[in-house]
Amino acid sequence: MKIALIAHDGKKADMVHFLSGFKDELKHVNIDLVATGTTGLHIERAGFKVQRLLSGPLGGDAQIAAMAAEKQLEMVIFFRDPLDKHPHEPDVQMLMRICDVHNIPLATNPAAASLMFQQLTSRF
Ligand SMILES: O=C(CO)COP(=O)(O)O
Repeated sequence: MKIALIAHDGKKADMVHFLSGFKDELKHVNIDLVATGTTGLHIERAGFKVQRLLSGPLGGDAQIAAMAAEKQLEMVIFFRDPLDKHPHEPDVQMLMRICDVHNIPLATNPAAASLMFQQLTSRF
């Protein structure tokens, strides 16, 4: 099972905080984490093992969308910053669209991500 993690710069601390809150639960589930480049770096520094792809603006969102389209992802956690501009906004929209096309659970804020993680970790 693979989960994709992405956070815009203003939300990277939220992503680390969110994941740290599930650290114990995540030890008991067979989950591989994959992330866009800089998000992955922050996650790695917080002590998690994570596959790092390209940085978002350089194609990382597109790589994650391709994985979603190929049904390699169980869910996508994408903490977007709605108060900032992003040069790769088309890629952001494309990733969310692909998740909807393929019915991949997508959480764009910690409240939704917590509900999805609670459901996930309660299965084990
Ligand atoms: O830009 C992003 C998502 O759109 C995230 O990319 P980074 O994790 O490389 O910062």
